[in-house]
Amino acid sequence: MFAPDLLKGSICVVTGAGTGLGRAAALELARGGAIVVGCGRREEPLAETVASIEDGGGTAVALELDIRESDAVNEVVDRVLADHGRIDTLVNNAGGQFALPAEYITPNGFRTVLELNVLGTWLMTHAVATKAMIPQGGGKILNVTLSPHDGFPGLVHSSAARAAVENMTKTLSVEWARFGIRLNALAAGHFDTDALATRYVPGVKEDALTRVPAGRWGTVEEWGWLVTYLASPAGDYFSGSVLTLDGARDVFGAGSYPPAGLLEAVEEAAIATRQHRNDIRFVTTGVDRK
Ligand SMILES: CCCCCCCCCCC/C=C/C(=O)SCCNC(=O)CCNC(=O)[C@H](O)C(C)(C)COP(=O)(O)OP(=O)(O)OC[C@H]1O[C@@H](n2cnc3c(N)ncnc32)[C@H](O)[C@@H]1OP(=O)(O)O
Ligand SMILES: NC(=O)C1=CN([C@@H]2O[C@H](COP(=O)(O)OP(=O)(O)OC[C@H]3O[C@@H](n4cnc5c(N)ncnc54)[C@H](OP(=O)(O)O)[C@@H]3O)[C@@H](O)[C@H]2O)C=CC1
Repeated sequence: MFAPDLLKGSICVVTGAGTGLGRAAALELARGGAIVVGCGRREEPLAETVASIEDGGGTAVALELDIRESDAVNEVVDRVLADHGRIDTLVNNAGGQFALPAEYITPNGFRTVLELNVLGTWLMTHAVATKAMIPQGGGKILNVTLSPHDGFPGLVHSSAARAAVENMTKTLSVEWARFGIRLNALAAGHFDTDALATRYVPGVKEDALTRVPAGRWGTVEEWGWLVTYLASPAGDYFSGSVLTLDGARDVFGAGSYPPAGLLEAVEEAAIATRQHRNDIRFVTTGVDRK
């Protein structure tokens, strides 16, 4: 899609680079000539992303990291600076949630989603800005958020978290403009990643597609192109923006709630077994964690 030397020599850190949208962004950035540092908790998917990039002639390294751990975040940023000397673009892609009617979400469940999406994004942003981008005189930070924006029934914790990240993005785009740091939020609609396929039950997933006026899932390649465009000189004047890539999902809005059959399925499972937590998890994510 882009010229092969578009990002030549640029150092790009991508969190959650082992899977889905983060992997696609890492691959496309590397195709553009960037040196990609892929982070995430699991070694195996990161190694696979690095291998794919190297097979295509690109350069990448994998660093294991839990973005919720402040000390680990600082160590990883120090390591990138020791090895590469600078960080040009940070893609805060790592994140996620579970779909659950709000009345079932426990305090710890809410806290978990806030910590991952808001605190994790903040720790990465702060460490990269203070250690790399402010001293080097600039850089770009791309924060992955969520569409629809004006309420996402079934995802109240994540909807709140991503709104916080978008506001953080806008606030810092003003505070840190004097350092040459440009921050934007990229709000993803519905992309057909493995996580969407495996962590959300088919009925919920298919219901989501009926709310996309474009009538299809986004492709991970389309996501990688947007990230790469913004990381490139063509994206230099973007800052403080929320770019929504969603086939008009945001315009369609939250729509009706609940999706057909969802509440019945959740409540039947909970009542029938009296093992609320695990059965609710199974019904809403398709993953039995027992
Ligand atoms: C109601 C349905 C409405 C419609 C919804 C439409 C959905 C379709 C469109 C979705 C658009 C967005 C897509 C994406 O973002 S794609 C996927 C990105 N990846 C993920 O989302 C990752 C999947 N989720 C996870 O990996 C984990 O759930 C998460 C990381 C978020 C938390 O895992 P963690 O291991 O950190 O959590 P713990 O096990 O330690 O638990 C902590 C507390 O959280 C509660 N919890 C965790 N998971 C669930 C669950 N599946 N269901 C219910 N509760 C859950 C857990 O119970 C703990 O709280 P308690 O201690 O109080 O029990
Ligand atoms: N797919 C979609 O339709 C949409 C996706 N999004 C968002 O886009 C982003 C990518 O989604 P997608 O690719 O679909 O989902 P994935 O679940 O595949 O991607 C999430 C990535 O984040 C990593 N991750 C999770 N927790 C942590 C952590 N604590 N520290 C470091 N890395 C972590 C995971 O790797 P590991 O487990 O190894 O740490 C994984 O590679 C997420 O923020 C997601 O919520 C938003 C809207 C829609």
